Amino acid sequence: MNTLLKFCGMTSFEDYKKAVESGVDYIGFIFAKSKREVNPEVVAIWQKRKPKQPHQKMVGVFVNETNDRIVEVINSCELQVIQCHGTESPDKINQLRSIIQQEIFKTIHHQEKGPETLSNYEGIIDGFIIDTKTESQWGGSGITFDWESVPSYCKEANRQHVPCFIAGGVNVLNITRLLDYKPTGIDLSSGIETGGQKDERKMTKMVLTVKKSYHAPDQFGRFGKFGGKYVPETLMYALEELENAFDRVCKDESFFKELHNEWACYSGRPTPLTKADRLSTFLGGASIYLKREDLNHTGAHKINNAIAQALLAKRMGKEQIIAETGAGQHGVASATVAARFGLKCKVFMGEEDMKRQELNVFRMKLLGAEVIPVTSGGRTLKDATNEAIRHWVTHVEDTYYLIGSAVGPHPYPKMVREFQSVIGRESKEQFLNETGKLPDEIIACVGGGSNAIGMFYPFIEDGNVTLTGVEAAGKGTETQEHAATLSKGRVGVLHGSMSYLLQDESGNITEPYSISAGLDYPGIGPEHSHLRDIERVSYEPITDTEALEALKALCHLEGILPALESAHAVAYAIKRAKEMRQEETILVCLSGRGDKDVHTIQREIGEGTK
Ligand SMILES: O=C(O)c1ccccc1N[C@@H]1O[C@H](COP(=O)(O)O)[C@@H](O)[C@H]1O
Repeated sequence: MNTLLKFCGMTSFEDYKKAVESGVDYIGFIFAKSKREVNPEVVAIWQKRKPKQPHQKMVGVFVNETNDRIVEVINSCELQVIQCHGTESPDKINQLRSIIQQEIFKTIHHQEKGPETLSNYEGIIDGFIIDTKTESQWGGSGITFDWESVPSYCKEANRQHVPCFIAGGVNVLNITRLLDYKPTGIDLSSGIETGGQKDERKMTKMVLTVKKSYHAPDQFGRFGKFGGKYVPETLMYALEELENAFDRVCKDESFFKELHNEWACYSGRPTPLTKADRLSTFLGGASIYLKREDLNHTGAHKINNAIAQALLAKRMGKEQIIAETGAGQHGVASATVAARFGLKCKVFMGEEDMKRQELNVFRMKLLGAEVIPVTSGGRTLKDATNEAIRHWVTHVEDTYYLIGSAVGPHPYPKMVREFQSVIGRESKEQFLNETGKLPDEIIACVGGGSNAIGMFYPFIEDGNVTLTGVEAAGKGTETQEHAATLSKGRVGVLHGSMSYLLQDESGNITEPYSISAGLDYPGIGPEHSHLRDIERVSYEPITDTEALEALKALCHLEGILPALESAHAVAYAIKRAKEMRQEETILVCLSGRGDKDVHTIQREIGEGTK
């Protein structure tokens, strides 16, 4: 069922713009006595500045207004629907109908005989709004009525073949309860406000909950207020060129044919779904399933995106790729695809990380890449990324910057999400085939967030599936040594986009810490910040110690050595499984294998392998 949604009571251009961008079906303006009353000439200016989307309808709300005034307002601004929100009689509606072309909605204020009142308007209106009437307000009161009567109202409206919008006190907390009564439409005003202003987060959450549709980023690469393009002028052209090339390949079947062939024949996709039987039995709660990205060529999900972007670089005629790397995994994936597709490859890597990941440095060189040591700042991933961007600015003509996570300026977060979503799409199909239903909860670790967004994205509109991202709490979020960006960060700009970041009081980026080099990043992909703010995904911290315990459990009980990154997701799944019932299920994205981490693990736990 496509439930119609109306946002009412826009009082500023910003409110109106947010409503248009949310994609809501109806946008209402109050032309009656109210704190939300607006001037039609002002509304006309907003509508000129920001035209509505084609499917959207503009609604003018009136209370016992004269027909002359309604016509005057219709002549001043664009309205497709007139909402009569007072005690307008069927005769009055008939008169209005004879002089205007617009659709007419009639508000019925809920009362005991309410559903019967609807029949008085049969054949003369185009929709009903059912609202709460208080002594002092005709509408916009924020007060609900007894929703037990919603089915009777909707039944009568359905019989008349017109929609029935339920209004009065609907908000983000009670919306799911209202949806249980299956209304044909929902209308709200105060429930999408915070401090008297329309709240973008509440609007987005409402659209996602009601319409089950998620649209982000917008044309500017914004996920709500996050994302965007904060780059020097010299890179704007390169990003536009990239965006155009990406849009072109998205419509090009031959690109996806080639990509799927590489994923299958070179990387080993589809990766399996493994039921962790012994671990689940040991925990005694929900059944845990693992999506085995660790079985990809080069040992992690990173290769999904690296193959896709390298193919894109080739189509753009670029001869060289550059990449940044922290733990070395993305560096190895980039060097691998460069070798596979005959591209030159430079990998920027902090000197500190080069020491910690000596073996990966050797691997990259063996694959023919040049590894460039970065000596600025803390000499880790953040500094390597800065250096890669600096290099790109002066070599945009022949160089493709292959970003390894769902971070950076638009279109990278969107593009990486698209290429990593193969994880979630495959998982959905495999899980349905194996269990006949979707998982109750999906868990993935987040550093920059590419494996997590790839896993979550195909499930975002499946409201019954709980999505949980796990960030690195290092030595504890109460210490300074962690990488828990969403638990502890503040909004800022880093590496070309706006997101939550770890910063000190003066806004300087602070050095993150995690036992796992792949989660050791002070920012996070902008889409995760947005999904956290609209409360579609929750993010939980897991410490080094908890991750190591989980890693040992998976080794002992399933014979799988996960990457330290993925062990964070496993640790949270272990916590959750114990709290859940045996018939419930958890899907974990096992993003990579732990061979690269053996030295670190040995150093941390010594011989204490039990
Ligand atoms: O919102 C108002 O101020 C208003 C004033 C006069 C008539 C109708 C008004 N709003 C309508 O009230 C409901 C939404 O109410 P709520 O804030 O969500 O409880 C909706 O129909 C608006 O059109």
